Amino acid sequence: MTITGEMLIGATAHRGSQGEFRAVDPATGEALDPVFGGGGAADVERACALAWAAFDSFRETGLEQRAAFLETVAQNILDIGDDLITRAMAESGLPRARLEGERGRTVGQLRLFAQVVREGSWVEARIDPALPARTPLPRADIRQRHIALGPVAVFGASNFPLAFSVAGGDTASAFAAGCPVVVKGHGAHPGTSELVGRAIQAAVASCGLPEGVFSLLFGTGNEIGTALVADPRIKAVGFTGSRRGGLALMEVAAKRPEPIPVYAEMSSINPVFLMPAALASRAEALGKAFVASLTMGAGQFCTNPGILLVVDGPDLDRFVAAATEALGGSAASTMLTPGIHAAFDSGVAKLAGSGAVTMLARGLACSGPNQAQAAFFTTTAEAFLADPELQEEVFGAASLLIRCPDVAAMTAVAEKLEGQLTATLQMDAADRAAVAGLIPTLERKAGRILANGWPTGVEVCHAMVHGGPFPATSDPRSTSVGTLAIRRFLRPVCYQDIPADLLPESLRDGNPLGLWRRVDGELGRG
Ligand SMILES: NC(=O)C1=CN([C@@H]2O[C@H](COP(=O)(O)OP(=O)(O)OC[C@H]3O[C@@H](n4cnc5c(N)ncnc54)[C@H](O)[C@@H]3O)[C@@H](O)[C@H]2O)C=CC1
Ligand SMILES: O=C(O)CCC(=O)C(=O)O
Repeated sequence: MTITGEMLIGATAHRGSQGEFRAVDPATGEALDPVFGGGGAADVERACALAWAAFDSFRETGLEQRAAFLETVAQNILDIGDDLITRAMAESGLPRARLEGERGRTVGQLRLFAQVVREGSWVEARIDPALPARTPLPRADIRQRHIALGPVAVFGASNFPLAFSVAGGDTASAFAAGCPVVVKGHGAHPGTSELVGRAIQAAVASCGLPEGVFSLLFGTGNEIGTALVADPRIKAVGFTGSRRGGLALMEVAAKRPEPIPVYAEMSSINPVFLMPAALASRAEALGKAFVASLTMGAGQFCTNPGILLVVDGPDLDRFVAAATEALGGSAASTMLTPGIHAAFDSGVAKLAGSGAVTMLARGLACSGPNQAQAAFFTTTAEAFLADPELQEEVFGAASLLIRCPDVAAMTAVAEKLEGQLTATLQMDAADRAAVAGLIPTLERKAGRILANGWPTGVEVCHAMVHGGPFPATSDPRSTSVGTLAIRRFLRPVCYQDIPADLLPESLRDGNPLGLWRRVDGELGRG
């Protein structure tokens, strides 16, 4: 499939006229062909008008048709073949195996949402039949279902060119809910975005859906994203990226005449608690496993283990010795963009320059452009509590070990942490009582609590929560990974005494769709 450098607006391809840009291969620093045209206000207007025109029809597509659409998108992505992988490798510096895995995750995610759509319980149909004889007042016939929120703006993430981008989790869950999607593609991987965008565009056509169900825009600055979020026809936003970018878009959304929800996944340092018994029994193994999690993908995961909390003592020294040895031998790796690389270097320099922090180890020296050397630092609980800047995310393979005098100090540090995507416990049986004391704090702080694993690598499943209190996300009530993500793009509507033939099928007597419904409080398929 040829990459043309055009945006995809409804069924058309359109070259933007507001500036030009090219993707850069971060491994070589070279600009890649073709030249992309940046979009402007007129392109946002056209994409949003088409999305709005498609909305009422798309949200009422039958469950089978919508599921088949998601499956067609998945198949079309696979059908692009190796061109997708080689282009994503060139635009991101990520290795083949990682991108092949990410493609599998993207396709699997679309297929999982197809199953969710077909199964139908997301409609959450409820029926409270009329009680005309009730005294002192009769009850009306009251029915509820969930409907799609409206067209959704999705911002592709730089660090997952497939799974969190044009056809990533935000798009899949919005489509599943029945929302048209307008994607603002990430400037780091426009070719990958165009290829995937064309796969979606073809699926819209072959499934007989209105063209406005999907558009893909590019832009050279912040204007296009701002205009998209400000457009009155957009009713929700999905975003993965920087805290600054997420906050800026939240502000745009909040200042609209009609404010809308922004589901932004932004910044997390993912504390790992190395509990005393676990440390005593396996300090060396933990040191090696920690470095593997930290350096995976050049550390470019929002789930990266950015801080470790540990009780000081000889077992900690064993852990540090193993971790510094592993990290000292870790190869420098190419980061996604020159900007992300520069941000990593300046974050590491800031930690190294802090009087309260000691450098423990650096990875092997860099041998090419945009490469990052992993970095491992230490400080004390007291110093960490005194300096809120030590909590700032350094996006990449950098981590700060916090030496605590006892478990109570670990809890005190946990209490001071900002909201997190994850909190990890390395624990043995003898740590259970201490962990039981920590868990209430961790439940308040994080979206996912895990034991004896590492936070990187998020399973796409029904029970996953990839979310958490601010600044991990802008809305702790939801998740951006897993099937619960569909809820972000739905809202309840209640029908009171609406004539039977005007009710949506999901709420009709006799349950023609065979859905799970709550009738007079009882869940069933009746
Ligand atoms: N926590 C996480 O999951 C991630 C964090 N990051 C952080 O973000 C930094 C920059 O990386 P990017 O991925 O480029 O994130 P970014 O937040 O700068 O950009 C993400 C998307 O939002 C748009 N955008 C950003 N600010 C905007 C604004 N004020 N108005 C309108 N649109 C705006 C960009 O054009 C892009 O499409 C990294 O160095 C890292 O610190 C990046 C990726 C994931
Ligand atoms: O590790 C994952 O699978 C998800 C991580 C993520 O959401 C991110 O890095 O932005």
